[in-house]
Amino acid sequence: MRKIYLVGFMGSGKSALGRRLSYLLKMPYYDMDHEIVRQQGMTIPEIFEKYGEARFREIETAFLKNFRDEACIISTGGGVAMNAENRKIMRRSGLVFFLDASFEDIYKRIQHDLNRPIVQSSTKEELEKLYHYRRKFYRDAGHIQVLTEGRTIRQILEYLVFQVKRLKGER
Ligand SMILES: Nc1ncnc2c1ncn2[C@@H]1O[C@H](COP(=O)(O)OP(=O)(O)O)[C@@H](O)[C@H]1O
Ligand SMILES: O=C(O)C1=C[C@@H](OP(=O)(O)O)[C@@H](O)[C@H](O)C1
Ligand SMILES: [Mg+2]
Repeated sequence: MRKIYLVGFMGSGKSALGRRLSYLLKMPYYDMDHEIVRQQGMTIPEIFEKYGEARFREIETAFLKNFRDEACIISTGGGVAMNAENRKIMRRSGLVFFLDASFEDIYKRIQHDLNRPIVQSSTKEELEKLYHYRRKFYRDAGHIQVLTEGRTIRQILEYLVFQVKRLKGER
């Protein structure tokens, strides 16, 4: 089967849902950020600090391009869907879910996170602007838009599993 990609803004639940979905669907799971951290031997803030954001974006694209041909679940980082080449790779090689969350929910989840350099270097207003700017790219990237507002992780998971099974013709 094809890959399953989760895209969306920071804090939309890509990592939390991807890991659980992998367990439910019995498919291998990869979190792009974790894979890049492992590969580079540095944390995300260290990569941003040492090489800059532009280099991090190149590393993300290289990851998508070179990733093995395996049916698996991939949680992307929040900036991955901004790049046209990345969107093309994802849409061609799998099923892409856009996890759509409200800015208020997102901000509550990410505001104190030290591991997200873009949160560290931005004001709330800047993050909100970025959120609105990026939304259309997530929509372009996704085959299916998932409304997560007011839903628990468990409810969203049920919906993701339902959609995957429906598309595989199991329902
Ligand atoms: N629908 C939800 N309801 C409650 N908490 C959520 C929901 N989605 C995500 N979270 C929580 O928000 C935090 C950020 O989620 P995470 O999966 O790291 O986001 P992402 O990988 O998209 O940046 C985590 O603590 C996660 O458990
Ligand atoms: O939105 C972004 O530009 C980023 C999102 C992060 O991943 P999460 O979306 O999992 O937080 C991580 O890739 C990096 O800090 C940059
Ligand atoms: Mg994540």
